[in-house]
Amino acid sequence: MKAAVIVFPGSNCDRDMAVAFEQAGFDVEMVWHKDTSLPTGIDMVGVPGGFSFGDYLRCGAIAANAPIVKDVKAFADMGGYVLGVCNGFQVLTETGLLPGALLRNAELKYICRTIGLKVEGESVFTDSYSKGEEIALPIAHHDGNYHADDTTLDMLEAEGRVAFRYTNNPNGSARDIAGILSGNRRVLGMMPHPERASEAAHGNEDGARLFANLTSQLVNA
Ligand SMILES: NC(=O)CC[C@H](N)C(=O)O
Repeated sequence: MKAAVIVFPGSNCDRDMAVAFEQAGFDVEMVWHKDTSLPTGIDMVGVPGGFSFGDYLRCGAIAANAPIVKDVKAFADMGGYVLGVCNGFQVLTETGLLPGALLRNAELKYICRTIGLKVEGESVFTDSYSKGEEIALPIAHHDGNYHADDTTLDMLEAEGRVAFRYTNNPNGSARDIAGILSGNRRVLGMMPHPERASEAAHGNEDGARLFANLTSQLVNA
């Protein structure tokens, strides 16, 4: 199994994401945003957290137009698996791979702490948790307030595409949404950071479970 992790100027969770993939059994290749094609034979693309292009314009908006993203979109359109965390989620909404947008947090403050989440949607990313299970993951963002119109929110809920919901909404996100899936359930965007809770030294291994069964599930997918 091979994963590519995209690196933008300002990414700061790229190494952490790579390590989490490696611990789950992936070979990882870091891919610079100016590259125009993904490495051959990859099974998964990771779009990491951070402050790509200094969060100028809107978080993720400039990164969404980086050369490599065209191929990430093509990969997803062909049914490829993509995981976007925090700034990666922002990039995925800016590309249109996921619906909605991440707005400034309701209290206009950067929030950095561990929060509670309820696991919902079924996917290779969430199947290692039981449905409705409560887990804890760190968040670290100023633009994590998920927004979409009511029709889109109703559709996400009706199709079981809400992957994670906050148990105690920290940022004003519509319907407590912390992460969503694409229509084919192969693209996940989430504001909380599973890679920052993926080994004993982190003091929390709830995120490791997202990565842990990915390799075996992708083989059987
Ligand atoms: N940790 C991150 O990825 C930060 C995301 C984004 N730049 C924000 O602050 O909202």
